Amino acid sequence: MLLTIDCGNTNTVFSIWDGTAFLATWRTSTEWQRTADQYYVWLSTLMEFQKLDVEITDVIISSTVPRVVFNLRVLCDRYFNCRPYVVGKADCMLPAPPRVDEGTQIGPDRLVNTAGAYDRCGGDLIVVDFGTATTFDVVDTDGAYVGGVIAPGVNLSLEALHSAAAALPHVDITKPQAVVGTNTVACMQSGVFWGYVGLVREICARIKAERARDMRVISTGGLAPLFQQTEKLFDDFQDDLTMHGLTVIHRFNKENN
Ligand SMILES: Nc1ncnc2c1ncn2[C@@H]1O[C@H](COP(=O)(O)OP(=O)(O)O)[C@@H](O)[C@H]1O
Ligand SMILES: CC(C)(COP(=O)(O)O)[C@@H](O)C(=O)NCCC(=O)O
Ligand SMILES: [K+]
Repeated sequence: MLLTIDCGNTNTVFSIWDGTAFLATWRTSTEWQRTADQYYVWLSTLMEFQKLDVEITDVIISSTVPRVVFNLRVLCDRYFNCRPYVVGKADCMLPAPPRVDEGTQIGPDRLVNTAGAYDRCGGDLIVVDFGTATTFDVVDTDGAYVGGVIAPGVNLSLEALHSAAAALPHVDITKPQAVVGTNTVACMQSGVFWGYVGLVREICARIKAERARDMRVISTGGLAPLFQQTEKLFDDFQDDLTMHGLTVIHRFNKENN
């Protein structure tokens, strides 16, 4: 049984893949201090709770936070008796090598999204991932990652307003009733919501124009459906895209080793 781990700057997601389907998905906050023992107590409790009596034999990790990888490796060694594949490391091959400036450290989540989206949809894609940052990953015709865009995340933008301006409260994102807000919260939500709709539309249009071709836009991340409510920004929403990409990269390494 394969354990896939996607560690973002805010949350870390664990899924169990039986070769055809995900049996379970659990989420915890990302904290580099969390030890292997803590991960295991948490994981085994949830597995027991869901009556999942499975043996984990393989692990693949994508982490945008380099520091957490150490304890995840200890988890694999101590409790699952295996050596994990870590996306971005030399011993973890990618189905299609990225084409970017030499020396660039591409976020592993973006490489994983690329592999997952190409596997499901073929080439010429834009993957929009609403995480701590909002990333746009450009997938070429042959499935290679060829660059993209990094924008401040939705919650990060709201938090930035709150932390920099004394009179601006903490606000959760939601679709505002109108563009013109008649109170502080509505004004902030409008700025971020409609600003984001514009940002996504403009960036996708410019990517397509720059590459002189039509491209399918695939979104992932919990906030994507919120932005799809008003207009069709994305051709498809795939909540499990990153996890799917991890299974694709894992299979590729197993088959080519
Ligand atoms: N369905 C959702 N509704 C509201 N906020 C969400 C939802 N899903 C994720 N978020 C928020 O979006 C931000 C990014 O979360 P996440 O996608 O887990 O980021 P990362 O992958 O960078 O760790 C966080 O602030 C998280 O709380
Ligand atoms: C852009 C990111 C911070 C997004 O991370 P996330 O929001 O998923 O936590 C991450 O992909 C990253 O650290 N990238 C490194 C730089 C790059 O991808 O070019
Ligand atoms: K992410």
